[in-house]
Formats: sequence, C-alpha cells, structure tokens
Amino acid sequence: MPMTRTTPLVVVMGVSGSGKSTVGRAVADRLDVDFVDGDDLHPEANVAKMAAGIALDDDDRFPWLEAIGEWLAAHESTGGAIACSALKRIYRDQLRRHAPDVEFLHLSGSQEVIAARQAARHGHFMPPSLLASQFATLEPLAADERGVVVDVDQSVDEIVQEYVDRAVASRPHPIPEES
Ligand SMILES: Nc1ncnc2c1ncn2[C@@H]1O[C@H](COP(=O)(O)OP(=O)(O)OP(=O)(O)O)[C@@H](O)[C@H]1O
Ligand SMILES: O=C(O)[C@H](O)[C@@H](O)[C@H](O)[C@H](O)CO
Repeated sequence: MPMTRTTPLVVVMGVSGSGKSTVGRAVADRLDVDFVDGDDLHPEANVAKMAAGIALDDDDRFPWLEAIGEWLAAHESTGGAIACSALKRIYRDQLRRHAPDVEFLHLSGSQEVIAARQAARHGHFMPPSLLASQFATLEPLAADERGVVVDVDQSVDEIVQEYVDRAVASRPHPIPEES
C-alpha cells in the first residue's frame, strides 16, 4: 500500500509583489517543510537585468527554472515550498518535468492591490515598473494543472489557512512506500 502524506510539494506562484516569499515562508512553517525563495536561485545576470528595469524573457528564465526544478526534484519525498513566479504554462511544464507531483499555489490579485504592496516595500531589486509586464506575461493555471488560486487581498494567515483547507487537508498526496 502506498503511504500518504499531507505535506505537498508546492510552488507559490504569481507576479512580483504578490506575496510569494511571505506566504511561501508561512506555508512552509505551517507544514513544517523546507522553504526556499526562488529569487535566490536566479543567475546574477537575471537579477541585474530586472534591477535595470528590463523584463526577463524565456531564455533568461530557462536556467533559473532548471534550478527551481532541481530543488523540487530533491524535495519530492519530503515535500517543500518554493517561491517562483512560474508565470507561463510552459514554465510550469518545465517544473513538472522535474517533479511531476508538484502543485501550485497561485497568489492572485489586482494590479492595484499588488502595486500598492510593491510601493510600500523597500530594498528589493524588482522595480515596480515591471509589474505591468508581469501581468501581461501571466497565464493563470489551466483546469488540468494541479493547484489552487487564492486571493491575496486578505491577511497572510488567512491565505495560508485557505490553502491548507482547500489543498492540503482535503487532498492527501500519495508517495511510494520507502523500501
Ligand atoms: N497578504 C498580505 N497582506 C499584506 N501585505 C502583504 C501580504 N503578502 C505580502 N505582503 C507584503 O507585500 C510585499 C510583497 O510581498 P513579497 O515580497 O512576499 O512578494 P513576492 O511575490 O515574493 O515579490 P517578488 O516576486 O517581487 O520577490 C511585502 O512587503 C510583503 O510584506
Ligand atoms: O519570472 C520573472 O519575471 C521573475 O522571476 C520575477 O517574477 C522575479 O523573480 C521576482 O518576482 C522578483 O520580484
């Protein structure tokens, strides 16, 4: 019989400023799994490009998504949470090639709400001027993609609780029995 676990392997996705790092950390604390901020896995050139106000393209994101995918693959048996924008379906497909069991928590909100949060945030390399391109690039989860969408216009605790209620408590994640 396969064992079941309730600790998912989850990518906290969304546009810049949607709360991926904040919520990802809180989700990982709540589920007692490892967390990493995908921003820390960007090649230096990507960070420099974003800091200069230039949006990343598919070629820029490819090696970064490979690194995210490797982290996911390494956490398949333990579960884990990682913050990664994962804006396009092809990016999520790339991650699923590394970790087919991965699920997504899409932090969704209006450009107005997220822009206000970015404006209040200081010392981050991502300029608010790139928010429009983030929204233009975003492809929401399709019906066949494993994941949930949670509205960011509520407290971090409420977001985590909604995620736990909808994705974790209701849906055990089968993993192979250890030999
Ligand atoms: N639910 C929330 N309510 C109020 N403020 C929030 C909430 N979630 C995040 N914030 C705040 O909004 C700002 C953006 O959050 P955070 O840095 O976690 O987003 P992010 O998606 O990781 O951004 P980036 O992708 O640009 O690194 C932060 O100042 C954070 O404290
Ligand atoms: O795909 C992208 O364009 C990038 O990953 C950005 O989303 C940033 O990493 C991040 O959100 C920083 O603020």
